[in-house]
Amino acid sequence: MTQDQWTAVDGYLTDRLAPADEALTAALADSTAAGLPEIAVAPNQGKLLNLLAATLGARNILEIGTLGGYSTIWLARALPADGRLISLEYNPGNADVARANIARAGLDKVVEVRTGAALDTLPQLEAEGVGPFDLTFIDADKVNNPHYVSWALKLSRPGSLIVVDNVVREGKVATANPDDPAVTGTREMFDLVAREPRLDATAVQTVGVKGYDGLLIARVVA
Ligand SMILES: C[S@@+](CC[C@H](N)C(=O)[O-])C[C@H]1O[C@@H](n2cnc3c(N)ncnc32)[C@H](O)[C@@H]1O
Ligand SMILES: [Mg+2]
Repeated sequence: MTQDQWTAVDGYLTDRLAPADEALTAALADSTAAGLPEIAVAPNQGKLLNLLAATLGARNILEIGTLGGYSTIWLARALPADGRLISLEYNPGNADVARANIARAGLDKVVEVRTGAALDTLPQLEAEGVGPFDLTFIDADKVNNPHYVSWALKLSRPGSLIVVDNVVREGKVATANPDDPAVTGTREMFDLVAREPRLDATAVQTVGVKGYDGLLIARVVA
């Protein structure tokens, strides 16, 4: 199995089940043109997020890590007209690119991109009482994954879903490595989820156009 094969199969799947449209294509193109790294979710992963949100009947979505708003668009497309998505982004330049992409996708009425370190903006969300969120997508600085899961749980209700991206890290997650903060943060997140009785979770490995990684899905049960 090679990256070329994973990419070809992702192309096959995406062409049929998650085809790009003008807003999605432009969001990626403008993100790249603005110098953002090409680390958005793959199209078929974006479609998975969209389907999860739609299946939940999500009305209130939280995203941690916006980048150029590509996953934001997939998630927000599952919302009803009076739904709401708040996306938290540290980098003001990324947030500006995302806001433009989201507006072009016609989603600026339901999406708000908040700038700042998520560990600063999450307590503000709690203070404002904007939760509970039906779905939280965590895809920011991996070292803080345990904190983000704790916050997502705090801002959830029974039945909410928490999805954490990039939890396999080319297999590195299986081996403790104090020199890799992303691995350390992700392993601490797994330990937290495993011992948290209010979460019922699984994680799967994935291959595709974005390489070898994986995602965790946790349901809030109480
Ligand atoms: C992997 S990218 C997000 C990709 C996006 N979810 C997508 O799939 O289209 C991670 C983003 O998290 C942001 N980020 C990093 N540290 C952060 C923090 N402490 N608080 C909020 N956002 C952060 C980065 O600036 C970057 O834009
Ligand atoms: Mg990711």
